[in-house]
Amino acid sequence: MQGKIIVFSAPSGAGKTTIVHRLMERVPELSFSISACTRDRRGRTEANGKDYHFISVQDFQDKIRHDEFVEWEEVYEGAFYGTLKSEIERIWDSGKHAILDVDVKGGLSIKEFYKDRALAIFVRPPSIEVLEQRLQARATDSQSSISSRVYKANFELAFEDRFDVTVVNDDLDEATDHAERLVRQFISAEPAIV
Ligand SMILES: Nc1nc2c(ncn2[C@@H]2O[C@H](COP(=O)(O)OP(=O)(O)O)[C@@H](O)[C@H]2O)c(=O)[nH]1
Ligand SMILES: Nc1ncnc2c1ncn2[C@@H]1O[C@H](COP(=O)(O)OP(=O)(O)O)[C@@H](O)[C@H]1O
Repeated sequence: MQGKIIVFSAPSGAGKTTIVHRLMERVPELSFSISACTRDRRGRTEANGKDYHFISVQDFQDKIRHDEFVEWEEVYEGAFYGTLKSEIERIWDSGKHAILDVDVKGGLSIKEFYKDRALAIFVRPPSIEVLEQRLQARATDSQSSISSRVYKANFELAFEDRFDVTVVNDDLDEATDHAERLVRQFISAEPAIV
């Protein structure tokens, strides 16, 4: 089997992590690509090696130097995130397709790198106001972090039309059903020529 990549990108708070987690439960052919990142682990809700490989800035820079990333970004000031080539290989070697949750620039880089082997899905919130409410309700970020995420979202929404397809995340069940249909269609299509 030739492995594929499905990448979900969206402004922070749009709901991509929630949708990706739900898809993982519904589509057993998928395996989550665990990114490397340098931000602090959210103690109670995140596990090292499950949500992210939490590493130091020094380790991250070493990996950049050794060309270990498909792409990487300083997503927030001082917080680096990157997709490891070794993760994608590990997933394909296990006979699965990789599913990724990355920021908007990263999603476009991955599409450019893997071309037709990748499906790039943009998750759009119903509005900026709803996005902010979701970040407030999630209660994982400081007020200033929420403000910078909302500010950044205004720019990120402009990149939607560069993605293969959009899923609007208003009603979560409908958005998950839509995403599932897209993913199943993509992974059952003829292998991509790369
Ligand atoms: N470019 C890139 N972005 C990533 C990667 N992994 C995660 N991200 C993005 O980094 C952003 C910050 O993630 P996180 O700290 O978990 O916060 P959240 O968006 O509020 O859930 C999110 O938009 C993620 O999609 C990666 O490997 N590369
Ligand atoms: N359709 C939805 N309706 C209401 N709340 C949602 C919906 N989708 C996600 N959420 C909630 O919004 C918050 C942000 O979602 P999350 O998946 O963490 O976003 P992202 O990964 O894009 O930053 C979470 O608390 C999540 O439970």
